[in-house]
Amino acid sequence: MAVLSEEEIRDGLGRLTDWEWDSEAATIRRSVRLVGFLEAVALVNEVAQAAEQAGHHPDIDVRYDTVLLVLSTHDEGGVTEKDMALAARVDELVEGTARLKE
Ligand SMILES: C[C@H](O)[C@H](O)[C@H]1CNC2=NC(N)=NC(=O)C2=N1
Repeated sequence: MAVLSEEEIRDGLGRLTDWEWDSEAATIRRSVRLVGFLEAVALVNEVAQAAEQAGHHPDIDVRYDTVLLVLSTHDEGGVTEKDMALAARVDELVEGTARLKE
């Protein structure tokens, strides 16, 4: 799967929620704050299920109530449609949680 151009990435981010492009790292990232640590871990579990289904896996960093998700396609060295698709799925999962920190 081909690496997306800067324009394609910006376009794709416009259809996602709160994802940022890190051009230096060639990744996209979203940080989500929940009401506490267990809620953060629960979200990680939901993302893990979706990732296994997709056969595509984000880098995940949990710091107390905050989950940082970073996506790239390692095999391609950049952002591809696989990352955009998993990011959209993550957005659905985040949307569905009542445990977000407002
Ligand atoms: C064989 C298997 O599909 C690959 O190793 C997958 C697994 N999950 C992956 N996840 C991510 N984020 N990037 C990859 O390149 C990748 N490769």
